[in-house]
Amino acid sequence: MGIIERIKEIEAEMARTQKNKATEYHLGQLKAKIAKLRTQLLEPPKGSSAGGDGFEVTKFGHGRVALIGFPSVGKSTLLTMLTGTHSEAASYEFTTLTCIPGIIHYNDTKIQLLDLPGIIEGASEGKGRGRQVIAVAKSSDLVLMVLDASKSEGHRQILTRELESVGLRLNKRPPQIYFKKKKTGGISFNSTLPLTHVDEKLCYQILHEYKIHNAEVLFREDATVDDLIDVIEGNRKYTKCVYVYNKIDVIGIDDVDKLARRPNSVVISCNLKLNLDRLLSKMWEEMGLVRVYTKPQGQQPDFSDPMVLSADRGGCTVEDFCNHIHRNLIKDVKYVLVWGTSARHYPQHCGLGHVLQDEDVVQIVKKKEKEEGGRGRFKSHSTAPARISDRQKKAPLKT
Ligand SMILES: Nc1nc2c(ncn2[C@@H]2O[C@H](COP(=O)(O)OP(=O)(O)OP(=O)(O)O)[C@@H](O)[C@H]2O)c(=O)[nH]1
Ligand SMILES: [K+]
Ligand SMILES: [Mg+2]
Repeated sequence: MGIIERIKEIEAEMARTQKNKATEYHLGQLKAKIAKLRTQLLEPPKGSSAGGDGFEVTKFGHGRVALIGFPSVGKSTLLTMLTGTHSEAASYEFTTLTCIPGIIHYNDTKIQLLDLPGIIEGASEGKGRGRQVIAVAKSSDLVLMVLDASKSEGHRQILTRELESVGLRLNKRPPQIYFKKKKTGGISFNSTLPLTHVDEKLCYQILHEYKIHNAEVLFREDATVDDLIDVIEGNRKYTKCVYVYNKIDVIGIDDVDKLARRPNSVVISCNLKLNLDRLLSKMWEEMGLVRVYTKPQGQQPDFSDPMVLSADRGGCTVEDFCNHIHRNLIKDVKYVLVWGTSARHYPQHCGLGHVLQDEDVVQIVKKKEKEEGGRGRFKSHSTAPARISDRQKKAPLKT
């Protein structure tokens, strides 16, 4: 029997099983069995080289955004509108057959946008090009789930389920469960609060299913069996997702209004070029990119050329910033001067652990190097920098 059939069989058994206190251990075990099979399903078949079908696109820019959706919802039309790269669009389904990259230039950063073939129910089990598409979604910093505003709301749930079943978690944070395998000592099970979904016995049973007999488990929230399985599997990808309802030109204003009020949703019309700027700003917000401008001593920063950091990709501390400039820089850094929203006063003397925020300005002060003019005797500059946030404008950059 193939893996997919075995998953189907276990799912059927779960559906037959009544949910109550007596069956909860058994159901938990079945969930773990399915999770294990799904993980097997993700491993590439032996002897096959990965890809080779036009899906591997080199990462480019400061972040990657994937367009995921059913066929003919307008993914390619949207890519063409936002990036200027032409991607064939037509009224028939499966017009797009590979991954097509474009670049969005936004706030002096470059964001890679990927157009992808439409996916359908069963994609995670290999229907259509589902598995390749989902692999691209997993490699992205943000998923734009494109939906046809005139079609059934069920599509959103079907797609979410497909992505979930291959370990992609949309708009969720990792469960607060500490889990560490050990060599000896048995299983230690603890929690920092009363648990209502999982008890010691259930936890043991799940671990047993994974043949784990020595481990430390600490629940820091009232997590579920599914959360525990996610933590044990350890291969889950937590990604932000914006729901993009396209084609609002074909529905009534009341329906548009309802969709627009949903969480993490943006309503657009590619045909009428409606709300695309809102989509871009939402995308920017969700990506959480942090632009940092380097200020050489005695000069104004170049506000058109930021260093782009991100909490998801490498972090936003002063140390991350220095490492971005040069691997060996860090050992020469004495401290940095920071202007911008992360600073309490201008300039603030900060250490390597200081967390930078978008549009901060940083000057590196190296060891054995004196600040220009010395501390407390900053030269003032009368020329205001070209682009700077309002708060920064109030305090012209000195030093
Ligand atoms: N009414 C309306 N039609 C649109 C809009 N955006 C795209 N379309 C149409 O929807 C159809 C499908 O558009 P595509 O961009 O090919 O859709 P897709 O999601 O890339 O489709 P596949 O590649 O086949 O998965 C085309 O006929 C587009 O002209 C819109 O905002 N309003
Ligand atoms: K199409
Ligand atoms: Mg397309």
